[in-house]
Amino acid sequence: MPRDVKVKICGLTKPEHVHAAADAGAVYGGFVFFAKSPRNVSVELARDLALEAPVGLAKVALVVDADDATLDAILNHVPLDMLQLHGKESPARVAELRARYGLPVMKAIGIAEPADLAQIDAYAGAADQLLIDAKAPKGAALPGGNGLSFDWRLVNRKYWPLPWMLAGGLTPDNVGLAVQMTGARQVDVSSGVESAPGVKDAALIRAFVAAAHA
Ligand SMILES: O=C(O)c1ccccc1N[C@@H]1O[C@H](COP(=O)(O)O)[C@@H](O)[C@H]1O
Repeated sequence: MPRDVKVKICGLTKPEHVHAAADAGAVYGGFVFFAKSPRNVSVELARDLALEAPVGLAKVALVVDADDATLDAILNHVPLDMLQLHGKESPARVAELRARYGLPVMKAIGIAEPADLAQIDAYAGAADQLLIDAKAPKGAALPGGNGLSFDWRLVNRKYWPLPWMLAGGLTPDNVGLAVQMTGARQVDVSSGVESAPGVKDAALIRAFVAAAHA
């Protein structure tokens, strides 16, 4: 089975789902540090989950406009492999955090219309990769993790000077088409592998990874 599409399972909160993701063949596992999220984890829980992660599952911390003290508390206690910045972090802030923590940084970019793509170039040289996600609706409590997709034709075969990952409303049923339409080599999912908000489902995780690899 071809495995060239890399999968990230985000919003892990239980050891069994960390293992389900790794066993299924996901290469990234995400921990959400954002109080308003149903997937929010404490530093202590994230540390336990990260220590559970087998070699081969890169551990990603998702933060939203986090301040230095919050980031220090996370990064001093949790063994991590990547930072996902899912707020309004500027290119300068992205570059600053990348230099300070010495970890690869993935910057989320919300997309709803063609004009949203214009901001991407400013992050070349600041971020290591991009997360191309659906823009959250006005007034949404969460800037991501809403199970909403965007018009994939907007990113059809786009060339950007840094690697990118597709996110937003992906499910086991639509990830194959999403990959086909966008040419994404990496995909990220949260809501689409849950039985209820914040409740991951091991069977859905397996189905998602299998569909992405197919
Ligand atoms: O998952 C969350 O709770 C979350 C909270 C705040 C910012 C981002 C969040 N999740 C990220 O959003 C995208 C898409 O999620 P979904 O599959 O549409 O539910 C994904 O990258 C998550 O990492």
